[in-house]
Amino acid sequence: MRGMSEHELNKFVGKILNTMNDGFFLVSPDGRIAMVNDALCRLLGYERDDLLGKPCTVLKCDVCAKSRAEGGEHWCRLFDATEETRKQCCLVRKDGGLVKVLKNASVLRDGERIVGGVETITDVTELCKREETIQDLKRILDADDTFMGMVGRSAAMQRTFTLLDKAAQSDAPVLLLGESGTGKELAARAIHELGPRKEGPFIQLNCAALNESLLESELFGHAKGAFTGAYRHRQGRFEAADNGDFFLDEVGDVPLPTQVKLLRVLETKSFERVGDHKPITADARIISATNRNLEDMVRRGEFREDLYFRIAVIPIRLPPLRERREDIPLLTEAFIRKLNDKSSQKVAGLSPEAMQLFVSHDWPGNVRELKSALEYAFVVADHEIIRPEHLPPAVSRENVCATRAVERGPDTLGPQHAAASGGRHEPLEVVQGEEPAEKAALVEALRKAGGNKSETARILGINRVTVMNRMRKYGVEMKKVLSS
Ligand SMILES: Nc1ncnc2c1ncn2[C@@H]1O[C@H](COP(=O)(O)OP(=O)(O)OP(=O)(O)O)[C@@H](O)[C@H]1O
Repeated sequence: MRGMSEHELNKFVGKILNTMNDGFFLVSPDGRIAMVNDALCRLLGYERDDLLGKPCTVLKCDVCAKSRAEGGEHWCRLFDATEETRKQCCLVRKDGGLVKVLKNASVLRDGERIVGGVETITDVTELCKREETIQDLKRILDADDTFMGMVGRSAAMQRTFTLLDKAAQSDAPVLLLGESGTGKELAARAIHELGPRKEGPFIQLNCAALNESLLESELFGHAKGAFTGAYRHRQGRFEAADNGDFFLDEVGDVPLPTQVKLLRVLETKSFERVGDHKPITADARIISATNRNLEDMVRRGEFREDLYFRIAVIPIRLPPLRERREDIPLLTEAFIRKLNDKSSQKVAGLSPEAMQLFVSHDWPGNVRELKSALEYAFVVADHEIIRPEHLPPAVSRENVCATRAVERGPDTLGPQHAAASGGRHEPLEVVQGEEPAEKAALVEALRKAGGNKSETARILGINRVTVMNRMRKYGVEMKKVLSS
C-alpha cells in the first residue's frame, strides 16, 4: 500500500469490510453497535439501520448471554478477556432462526483507554449440519449389528433391540408379535438373559403343539392317576418357571377354556395340578409370542380380552425381513460364517446376482427361510461362491414377482403377507417358501453322505438328532433318497 496515506486508507475501510465474506461489527465501550458490514446484515437478515446504535445484545449471542449471567468486572466478558478466538456461538436472526457461528473478538485500546470491541463471525451452520450428519452416520455404522445373537443393523431392528433391552429391565409381561421366523424366540431368550430373572430358569412351551388336556397338564402339571397314563406326579412348566421367565410360544393357539385358567394363574400366581386340589404358587414373568393378530381374535371372540391385556403389557413387534431388506447382506454374512464354522464346505459369499435375488426376494418365512436357503446353497454349491443356480427355487424363481412387489411397496405386498402376519393358518406359499429349502438341503446332504446320518449332520452343520427329526418332519425316506 505504498503511496496511500492512512487518511486515504480510512476512506476505503467501509468498502474493504463489505468485500469480506465474514460478518463484522464494532461495538462501543457501552455495547452499542457502531459499525456493521454487509455480510453481517446478510447473515442475520437485518438492515444496517436495524443494528446501528442498538445494544449488541440484539444479536442474542448464547455465549455472551451465559457469560453475562456468570458475571464479571465488565458488562461484557470480552472486555475482561480482551481477546477471544474461534469461539463457537449461536446468534438469532431477525426472523428468529438460529445461526451457528465461529467468533473472533478483540478489545480495541488507545493506550490504556478502551475505545471499543471488534468482532468477526463465520457462519458454520452448514458445517455443523454436515458434522451432525456425519455423526449420525457414524452412529449407524458403529451401531452394534448384533443384540444377544440377533443380527440387524436396520433402524427397525435397532429400535427393536432398544425396546427388548428396556422390556428386559422391567418385570412386566411382554408380548412378542411377528410373522413366523422373525426371531420371536431369540427375542424371548434375550429378554431373559438381560433381565433380573436371568439366574432363574427360562421355561418354554409351544402352545400350538398340544391339545387342550395335554396343554393344561404341561402348564400346571398333573397328579398321579389324573388320567390314563398319568403314572406319576408331574411338575408343570409354570412351577418349573418359578423365579424365572416363562415363554408361552404361539399363545394365540391356547384354547378358550385354557385361557380362563391361564388368566387366573397370571392374576393369582396360584394354580392346581390337573387332578389335584392342592394350590401351588409360582412367580414367573410371562413372555408370550404369536404370529396371529390377537386384537382381531379378541374382536372375533376367539381370544379373551382380559387375558390379552394381561399378557400384552409390553407389546413388541419383530419386523418381517421384507421391511428391512438392508439387513439381508448382514444376516447372510453371519449365517455363512456360522455354516463355514460348522460344516465341511467353505463358502466365501454370494455372487452379485445371487445377492440381488436375496435382496429382492420377499422372504415370507423371514430369517428362518433365509437361513434354510443358505443351508440348501451350502449343500448344492460346489464352488466357493454361491450363485443363483445354487439357491432354492423359491428364491431364484420368485425374483420377478418379488421385484414387482418391492416396487409397489410394503403395504401392497399381497394377501399372503397379510395372512402371514395375522391369519391362523399360514398360507401354503409361506410353508412352501421355507420348507422346500430345508427339505431339499436335507435330501441333498443325505445323498452326498450316502445315507450316513452323522455325515449328513456334519455336512449340514446340525446334529444327528436334528437330521432324524427333519427326516420325520418332511417324511423323507432313506430308501427313496438313495434310489432317486
Ligand atoms: N435377527 C436375527 N438374527 C439372527 N438369526 C435370527 C434372527 N431372527 C431369527 N433368526 C433365526 O431364524 C430362525 C427362526 O427364529 P425364531 O425361531 O426365533 O423365530 P420365531 O419368530 O420364533 O418363529 P416361529 O413364530 O415360527 O416360532 C432361528 O434359527 C433364529 O436363530
